[in-house]
Amino acid sequence: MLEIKDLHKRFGDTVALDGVSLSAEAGEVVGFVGANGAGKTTTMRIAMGVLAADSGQIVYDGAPLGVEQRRRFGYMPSERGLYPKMKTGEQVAYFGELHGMTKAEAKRSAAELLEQLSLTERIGDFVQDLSLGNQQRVQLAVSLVHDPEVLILDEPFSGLDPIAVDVMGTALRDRAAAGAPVIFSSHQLDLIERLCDSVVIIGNGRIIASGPVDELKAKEVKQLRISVETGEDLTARFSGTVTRDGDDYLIEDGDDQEALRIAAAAGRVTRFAYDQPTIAEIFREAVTR
Ligand SMILES: Nc1ncnc2c1ncn2[C@@H]1O[C@H](COP(=O)(O)OP(=O)(O)OP(=O)(O)O)[C@@H](O)[C@H]1O
Repeated sequence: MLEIKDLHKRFGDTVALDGVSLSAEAGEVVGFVGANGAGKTTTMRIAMGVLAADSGQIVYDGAPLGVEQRRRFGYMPSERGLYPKMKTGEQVAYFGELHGMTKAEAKRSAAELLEQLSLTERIGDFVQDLSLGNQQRVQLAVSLVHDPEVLILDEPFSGLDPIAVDVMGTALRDRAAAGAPVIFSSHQLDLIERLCDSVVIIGNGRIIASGPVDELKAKEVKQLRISVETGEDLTARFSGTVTRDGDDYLIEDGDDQEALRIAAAAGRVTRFAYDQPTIAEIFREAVTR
């Protein structure tokens, strides 16, 4: 388990992080979201030891994270770091060797990953000749080549086409299924919803909401939706705040069982469910609170 504990960081007068804590368990995919400048990159840089915190701790499996363990992490920095004049396959293998793999191991792992990322045909091409999206796939391969124990990725999905998004998403879920904690930041909230077990929302250097996606959604549920086929208008008969939308009645703060009885007595009930908010709605509400 990776735990980021109570990070504080200032840049001159700017308070970038003001007590940021979050964690990812083995096999858990955590989505890290927040507006521009909220503190995501700073948090991830500190977790990777690229930047020092003013205070706070990074704890891995119960002990302060050391340099050797960090070498076994996979990191995709926001400033992508590839060598443009190196060939794709050599590039990925080179990073494997930097992480302590033998030449042969690194070459094999690079070839496997590039195949998984549909880049086998580009293995002998220079990185600078690849499209930006393909360069990003290479960047992911670089962060995965040494079979990392933990993955920390700064906006890995930005600029990818929908196919590449699927490839990247599968690669991340596979790593988590193999037991790695995975943390990634993104502004694409639909992706967070689809891929993540948990979400952490940061605003102005503070965590403003966090938890398993299902729990966050369940906590924010307010509105009951009843669809009923009837000739009558039932609006005035339900308790709570009631909005009618055709056959649908949206009820807040009412008595759901009483509403169900009234609806069933009036006609055929075709739907009776609490509307769950999307992660995008939860995010918007959290940042404007
Ligand atoms: N090297 C730096 N020097 C000065 N200020 C910095 C530096 N790095 C970050 N900041 C400031 O710290 C705050 C947090 O920035 P950070 O890059 O962590 O945000 P972010 O959530 O990653 O944003 P984005 O979504 O735009 O990438 C911002 O106010 C930013 O301007």
